[in-house]
Amino acid sequence: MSLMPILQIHTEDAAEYAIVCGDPKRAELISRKLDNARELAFSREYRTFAGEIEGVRILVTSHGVGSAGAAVCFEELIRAGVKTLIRVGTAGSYSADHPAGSLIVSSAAVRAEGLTRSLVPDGYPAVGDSEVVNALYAAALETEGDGVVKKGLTVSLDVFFAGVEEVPHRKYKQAGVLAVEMEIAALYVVASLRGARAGAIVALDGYADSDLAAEYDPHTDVVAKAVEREINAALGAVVKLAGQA
Ligand SMILES: O=P(O)(O)O[C@H]1O[C@H](CO)[C@@H](O)[C@H]1O
Ligand SMILES: O=c1cc[nH]c(=O)[nH]1
Repeated sequence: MSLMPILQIHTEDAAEYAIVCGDPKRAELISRKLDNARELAFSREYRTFAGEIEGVRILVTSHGVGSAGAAVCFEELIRAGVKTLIRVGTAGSYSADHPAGSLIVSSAAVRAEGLTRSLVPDGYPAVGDSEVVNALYAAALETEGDGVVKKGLTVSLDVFFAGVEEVPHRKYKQAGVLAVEMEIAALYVVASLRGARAGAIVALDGYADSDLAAEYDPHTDVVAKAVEREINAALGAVVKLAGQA
């Protein structure tokens, strides 16, 4: 048995499947849907629960905001024995066709953050595992809710509130990217490097632009409902994937 130094979880408590999310409160929300849920650790921003969904053992861990800290979480989960990781996040929309409350399953992420440049060369893709992405998309379509469900490209940035440099939202929007968040590229690269598989689904919380400070409110009823829906989709995907194994 060994202890992961940052997450503070033991390998003997690991499971093949993990759901990851930024917010420790969301991790707790997800854990309430599990059977036999128990908290394993709350270390820094990383809160981990273990439980079961339809008999499949699963971990739920929060990874905080930003790629560098999130990558620590993904690495330690994989070292502990996790083989499949699903991120359940929030993101800003780049399209009027996908308003707040919609769900986007990320097939691949643009690596517009800094962390993965320290891990792999330029040109290395941040791509989701096709089985995980397809299971997530199918499970999301089976959930009930008002928003649109789409599958496509997302972009991961390090910047949230703009400084003096322009945040490149416009060019990613023009290039057909559906949504912007901060950690999927790190998840997909770390999973690929370490031989794990990963997928991600995000609930849109509004339109992204260069000055998020003016508009950003992820605490609306519409977003809460979409988060509830994506949690159900992620749990449904875990059950589907475990059934295929
Ligand atoms: O809702 P989460 O999972 O944290 O995801 C998004 O929200 C945070 C920004 O508020 C960033 O972590 C971004 O990726
Ligand atoms: O990174 C993020 C997360 C949520 N909403 C955004 O606009 N950006």
